[in-house]
Amino acid sequence: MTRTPVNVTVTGAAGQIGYALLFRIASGHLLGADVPVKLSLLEIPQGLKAAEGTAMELEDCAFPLLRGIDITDDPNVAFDGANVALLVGARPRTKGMERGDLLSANGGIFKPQGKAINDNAADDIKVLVVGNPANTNALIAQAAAPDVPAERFTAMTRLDHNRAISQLAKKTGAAVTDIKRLTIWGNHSATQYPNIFHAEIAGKNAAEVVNDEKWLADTFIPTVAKRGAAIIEARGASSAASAANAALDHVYTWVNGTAEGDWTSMGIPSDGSYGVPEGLISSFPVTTKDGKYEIVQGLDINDFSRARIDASVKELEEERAAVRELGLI
Ligand SMILES: NC(=O)c1ccc[n+]([C@@H]2O[C@H](COP(=O)([O-])OP(=O)(O)OC[C@H]3O[C@@H](n4cnc5c(N)ncnc54)[C@H](O)[C@@H]3O)[C@@H](O)[C@H]2O)c1
Ligand SMILES: O=C(O)C[C@H](O)C(=O)O
Repeated sequence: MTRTPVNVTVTGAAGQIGYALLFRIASGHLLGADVPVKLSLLEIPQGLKAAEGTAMELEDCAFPLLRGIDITDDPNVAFDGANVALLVGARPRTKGMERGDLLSANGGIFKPQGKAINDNAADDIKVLVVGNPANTNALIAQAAAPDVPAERFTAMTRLDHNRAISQLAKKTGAAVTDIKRLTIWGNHSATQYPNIFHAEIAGKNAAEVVNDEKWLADTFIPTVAKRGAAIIEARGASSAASAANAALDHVYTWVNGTAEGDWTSMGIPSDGSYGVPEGLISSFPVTTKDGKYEIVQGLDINDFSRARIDASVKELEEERAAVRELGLI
């Protein structure tokens, strides 16, 4: 049977994450090894030539699943018929830029893109925002798309989730595949809270296996939360291949489901669960099935976790207040 290709739109296609992402989308790592894709690349005018170069390379791979590539600087064209949208292109923080300036500059990108998704995307559109500040950029795009169900707008904390799994595996000598039910709570920022109290290592409670609250508070949490900055310091550029890998993981899991007995972390509009104010795009533990996700309910949140979740959620509330003030939502 010949499947209809899935339309995948990638913004910031000529950037470093774009370059690490597109070839793997075209080889089946976003949706599955039997799912054909059509790519639509959105760039700003200055990025179009480089995007054309990447498209030439994609063609030169002769990927069996790749059924076409369009390149444009017009969001209405880029999101026309989109089933999956990866919003990667964003305005980076530059020297001397205040948080308000950064939010305002990104509002100029994510508000029109949200509207273009609202007006042009397919009914089943799923959106992942990677560009920082990812949670609040997702909120801006979602607010500009009133006809799209809010839960289709998500922000990426899967990179933090993967980082936390690797750090925990290193500490305990476990295989990464033995680690389940880890959660990133809150914002994709230094306030995020990677929680191992519900996690399992080969079926045993991870916090009990580690049995070292000092390591948890002083090493594990800051290492995961500040890993992005450490990579910028070491590489002279922000994470790209690992970010692209996490974007693929996020969408693949959303579409194809979490494994029995496990969950993942996604930045999603809060329904008020765990005291996170409704509408904030915050990271939660979620299970996924048949292209839908659900927040894992009923977890016992101890005082150590509560304080850290609240701190990250407070930052998200402040970001929401700032973009409201700027008229972006
Ligand atoms: N959520 C996460 O875990 C995570 C991880 C790593 C990086 N990031 C973020 O992802 C973003 C992209 O990172 P990168 O390294 O690829 O950056 P980059 O600067 O290499 O590329 C960004 C690209 O976006 C393009 N762009 C800018 N405005 C655009 C617009 N309005 N429409 C379409 N394209 C536009 C630029 O021309 C550029 O080609 C950054 O905001 C970065 O901070 C997020
Ligand atoms: O781009 C950044 O500021 C860092 C990035 O979000 C990351 O977590 O690697």
